[in-house]
Amino acid sequence: MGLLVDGQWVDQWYDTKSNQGKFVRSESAFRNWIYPASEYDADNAKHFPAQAGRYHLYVSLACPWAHRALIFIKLKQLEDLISISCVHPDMLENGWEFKEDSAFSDPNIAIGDPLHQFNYAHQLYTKADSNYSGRVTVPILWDKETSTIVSNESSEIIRIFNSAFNEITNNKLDFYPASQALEIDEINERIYNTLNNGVYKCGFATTQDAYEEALQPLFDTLDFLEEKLSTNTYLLGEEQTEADWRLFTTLIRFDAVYFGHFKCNLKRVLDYPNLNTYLKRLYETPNIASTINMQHIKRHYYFSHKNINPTQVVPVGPTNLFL
Ligand SMILES: N[C@@H](CCC(=O)N[C@@H](CS)C(=O)NCC(=O)O)C(=O)O
Repeated sequence: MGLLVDGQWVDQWYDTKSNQGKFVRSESAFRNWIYPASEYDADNAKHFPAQAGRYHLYVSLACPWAHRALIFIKLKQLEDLISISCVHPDMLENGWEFKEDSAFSDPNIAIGDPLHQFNYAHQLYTKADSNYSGRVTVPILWDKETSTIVSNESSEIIRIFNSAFNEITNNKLDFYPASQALEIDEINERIYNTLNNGVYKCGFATTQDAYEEALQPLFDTLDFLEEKLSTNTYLLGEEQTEADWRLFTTLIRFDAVYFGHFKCNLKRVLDYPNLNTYLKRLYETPNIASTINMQHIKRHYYFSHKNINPTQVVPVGPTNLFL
């Protein structure tokens, strides 16, 4: 685990000391956007055009943020337009690596960097910006034509996928409709702070206070969602929105990883009947199950975070993700 400083890889863990033991997530650095032909402005350096075959998505099958992007590839039928590969689940002193390993092969997505045959994800960042300073995170949306990173921010990558390629695919499903945008933003904000990032605040806290400060809001939000789902099929009503998929990637990892490894253990998702049914409903959405690789998920967290789990032993259970 490390980061780049002026283009050089430095092996160091998150700095929680300067934040009273709290984990503070840093901002993503590459924030460009892909536009359909009708909106694309070639003179704007932050604009990239929607084109079939031009982009590559690097994911980790373990990572909840990358998982969002992969789910949107499926929902928006982008598989034939955007190529995809994944990193190895182990993220150790060199950060994310592309080493192929038959023990972790996934039936749908190959481990590796088919574009440059790089060994490490940090090489993509320095190819895009030779002086880059910051964390080397996935997902990475890569432009093959200009050899750069379009975006490394999952919340924006899924918004790009939601609409930018509609003219090419003719898939008009809209998971962020204008009429619900405010509501979606509002619920996303709570879920991001207390759940998506909340599990990391608990797990990476290095003081008792920092951990406990993150734990209660996390379970308050799960209780709030359980109540909401007593009447709603999806978070905002009868239709799936972006907010559901942002929640899904955290819920599907919860009992297997966050409950034990990150000490979010007041309750399991399995103990919430409505959340449990909702999780199953999302899981059963066509093409979604193929995006979940529990072997990568468990191995990544339990094996990579040696300061949390020094033995690197990966638990066998749980056997049920939902009832
Ligand atoms: N804000 C980013 C966060 C991505 C992120 O933190 N990904 C994790 C994997 S779960 C990562 O690559 N961490 C490596 C690091 O922090 O050095 C996003 O949503 O895309």
